[in-house]
Amino acid sequence: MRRSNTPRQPLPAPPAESSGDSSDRRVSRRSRSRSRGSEMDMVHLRLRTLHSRAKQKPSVFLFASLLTSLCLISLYIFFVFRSHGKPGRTPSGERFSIILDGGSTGTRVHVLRYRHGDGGEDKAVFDFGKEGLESMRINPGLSAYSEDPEAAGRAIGKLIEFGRQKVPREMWGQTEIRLMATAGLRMVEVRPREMILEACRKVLKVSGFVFRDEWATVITGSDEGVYAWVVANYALGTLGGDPEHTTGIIELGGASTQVTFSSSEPLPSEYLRIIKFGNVKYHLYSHSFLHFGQIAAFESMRDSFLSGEDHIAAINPCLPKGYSLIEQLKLSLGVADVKRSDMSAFHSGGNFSECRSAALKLLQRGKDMCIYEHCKIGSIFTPKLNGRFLATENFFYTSKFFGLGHTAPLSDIILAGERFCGEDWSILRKRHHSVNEEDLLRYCFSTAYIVSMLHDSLEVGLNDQRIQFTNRVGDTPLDWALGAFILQSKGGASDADKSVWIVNVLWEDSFTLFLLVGFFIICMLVSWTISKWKKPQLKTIYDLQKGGYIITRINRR
Ligand SMILES: Nc1nc2c(ncn2[C@@H]2O[C@H](COP(=O)(O)OP(=O)(O)OP(=O)(O)O)[C@@H](O)[C@H]2O)c(=O)[nH]1
Ligand SMILES: [Ca+2]
Repeated sequence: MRRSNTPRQPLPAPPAESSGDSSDRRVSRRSRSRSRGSEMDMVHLRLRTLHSRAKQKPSVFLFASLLTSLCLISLYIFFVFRSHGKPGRTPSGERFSIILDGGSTGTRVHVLRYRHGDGGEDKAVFDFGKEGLESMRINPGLSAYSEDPEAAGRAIGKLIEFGRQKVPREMWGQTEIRLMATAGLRMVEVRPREMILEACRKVLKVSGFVFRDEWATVITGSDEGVYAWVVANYALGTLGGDPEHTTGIIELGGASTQVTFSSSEPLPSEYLRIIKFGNVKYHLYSHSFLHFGQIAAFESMRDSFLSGEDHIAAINPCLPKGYSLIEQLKLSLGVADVKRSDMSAFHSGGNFSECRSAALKLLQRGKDMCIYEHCKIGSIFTPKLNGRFLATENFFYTSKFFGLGHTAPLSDIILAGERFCGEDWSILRKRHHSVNEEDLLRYCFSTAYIVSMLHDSLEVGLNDQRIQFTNRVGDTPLDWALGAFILQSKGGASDADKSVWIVNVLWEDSFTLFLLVGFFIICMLVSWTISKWKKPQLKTIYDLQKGGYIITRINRR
């Protein structure tokens, strides 16, 4: 039992005194009670001060647990960011960027490695050769997931994993990742298209790279053409130079065809793209002919023959002689079994010039709705193709299959097509047994389609050698995604992007973070309870005889 003049608990009122004689006692009692009253006030005042001081001294437990938990959380955040890499650069100053190209036949990931020019100038230096670019492709394209959009997110997960293997972990925080889809998704209904993009955004958000929702989009065909033009002229060294010396690009994709070149003709605004590179402005004609990619055109022509809508007898001249139409009907009409009698109406003609006229018919569809001085393809304005062109994708694959030189004139393609279309399908399959059968089946059509597009529609001369069939310039693949990257990297990752990255990283490691915060709260609660429990319950008694307080601890039951 401790005696002290400094009581801790609020005072129990001292027991009332026994009464003495009345009057004097009353006077003295009043004076006494007045003095006692002030004495009691003093005591209360002291006690309040003491208590308030007592409150100010949190329990040691509380303080210790607060400190421990804060240290734990900051250590965690430090290691998380360290493992994801602080925004910065590798020792050699190289940086990375990732672009996913969502095409109609497949999705590719391009991991680009680059560095900023020496001497601090802001121009990025790209090396699109083996060192600077690594790519991977998955099939089918995103448009194949219209029925199951979530599967699209899972599909690109493989591409993201490829990116994680190629980018050093400490650089993830500085590496932007974008998904740019093209004609395949352009042809999908808005709702499934948005669901596919949303499924991809969910996966990209937690990739560990810098990502913003608006970086997963369907780009316009015109952008696709401009980007291809940029990478072509970057690789040729003409980007930033005289517009007259630049080279046009014409890409025959799966679902769409792009035409982009610098034109001195006055251009309707809907076809005009002005881009500035360095201090040079380029007035480009750029258009993407949707549904006029090679596969889309081949399928629409085949279906029109099968439905007999365009031709008296459905003789498809674009299919090699003897090609089994039973397979074709099953393929295109989903017809389970074809009766022998139906066969008489369909046979494959294998005739290059008829196929060329059928292809021209396809390219001229909608011409009657042309609102411009002249429309070369459908109702689309296209100025005269001036200067040199690079013809990529299916232009290149077709010329390569027939062993034609890069600058082979269109007359050579006519000769190759006439021979191939007239061959019997069984001989062709034997001769080209290692070639993918779907590709093999389309070569008759593609020779005729290329000639009807470039010569019959876009007026390129049959012996003109301005057109180069290629998919690369030197080490640089002519992939529009690289052109998109060149234009974007002039901007570089902004600080805002880094904060987006921090959120992403925490979000990705959020489970651990929640565990830690939970741990912190539990610590606080436990220490608060302990401190309450440990605090001695004291009882203070005022000893009237001795004029002092006696403080005693109450033992817990
Ligand atoms: N013959 C042949 N064709 C190929 C080969 N590789 C790709 N292709 C075709 O070339 C075209 C590729 O162009 P891309 O632009 O990559 O096609 P995509 O991006 O999937 O389709 P788009 O959305 O229209 O651009 C597709 O039609 C493919 O079918 C090949 O090795 N041989
Ligand atoms: Ca493409």
